[in-house]
Amino acid sequence: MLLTVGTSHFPLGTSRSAPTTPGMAKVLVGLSGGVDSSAAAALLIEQGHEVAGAFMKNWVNAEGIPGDCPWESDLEDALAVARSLGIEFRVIDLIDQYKERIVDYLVEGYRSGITPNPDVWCNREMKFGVFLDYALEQGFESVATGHYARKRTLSDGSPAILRGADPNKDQSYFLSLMTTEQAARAVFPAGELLKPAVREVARRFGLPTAEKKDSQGICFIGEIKMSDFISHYIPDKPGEIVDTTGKVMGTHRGLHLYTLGQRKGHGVASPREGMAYVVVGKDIGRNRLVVGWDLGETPGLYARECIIGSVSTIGSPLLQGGPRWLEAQPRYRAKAERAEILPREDGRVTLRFQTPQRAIAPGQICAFYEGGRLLGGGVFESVEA
Ligand SMILES: Nc1ncnc2c1ncn2[C@@H]1O[C@H](COP(=O)(O)OP(=O)(O)OP(=O)(O)O)[C@@H](O)[C@H]1O
Repeated sequence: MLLTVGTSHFPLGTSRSAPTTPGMAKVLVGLSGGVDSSAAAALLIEQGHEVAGAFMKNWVNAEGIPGDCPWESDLEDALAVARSLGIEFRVIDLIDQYKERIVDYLVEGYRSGITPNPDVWCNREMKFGVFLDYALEQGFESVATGHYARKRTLSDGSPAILRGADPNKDQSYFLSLMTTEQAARAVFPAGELLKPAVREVARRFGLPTAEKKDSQGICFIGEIKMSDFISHYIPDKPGEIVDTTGKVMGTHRGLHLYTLGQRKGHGVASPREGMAYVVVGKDIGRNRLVVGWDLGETPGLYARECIIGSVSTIGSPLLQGGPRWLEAQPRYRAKAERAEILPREDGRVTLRFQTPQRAIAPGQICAFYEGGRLLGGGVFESVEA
């Protein structure tokens, strides 16, 4: 594999990483400069694994997009953590791969009117894609991250991913497009703990990130507003805002800047308390944004049946011939809802929710669960009421 890898090694006196013994593995930890991955590295060392840390350089805001892009200070923090743990530290330049696999997908997605999810694809394409491939080539057996999810190996040797132990922090949704092979090589030490316990680990090891504030924002891009990021690549294309009867209500800046279900920022005032206009559709042909009341009966806002493509599964196959009931989670902070999944001849699946779901947009990711186990996921392609 052709990879631009700039590696910095820091030989650090007394190394706390132990030699590999049976049951112990050589693990490369993705150190982001945050507390979760710092604690993950510490836990692995404590368990006796041979650990090295790596910071992925995935994005440099060379284009002057407004916003805070703190990658340099994150890199310093990651290095400081590696130093205090006494482990080898590498900086891996994945900027080109990130541009190809994530930025282009994001921009093309918005351009074509879908709602992309870069965070989910980032895990499949970058952290457990390019980064994992690099780790394996370099002789590591697995990649660890600070994700709040739990990994198990079943009696038949296949991997299973469970929701993180901390229900408020669970990040398994973001892992829903991982393949079985990727999951088999993944380790999530922080996901076994509640967040306060993760900070406690960092304190116990005296790590400089122990009190660091949690980061927000698009995977690797940082705290840049999505609309500023997108506007940098896609010019505004104003058009009419209409209600569900076709009455003109205002002007929008470009359909790519609005999301189904969006309540604020479309500029159409709500006439009275409790009656809000929300985005209920995009008429791409006429470049019109459709708004309607935020109510169950408003056409376009709620969907029961969807077609899901790019289906991937972790461990066992999702469908063995016939339909199946499971829980489907249509976005990160949504509740997983009971739904029936049915195979289609074209390889995609039909998903029928028991109760209609609000604001499901094409491009969004659906994660499939059974109990607390992540079965896999897919991409919403089309949605019907
Ligand atoms: N630039 C990076 N280099 C290496 N690993 C990274 C990087 N960014 C993220 N990761 C890995 O992916 C995990 C999840 O990323 P996310 O951005 O969700 O961070 P987080 O949940 O805030 O965790 P942390 O506190 O470790 O930053 C991180 O815990 C880390 O292991």
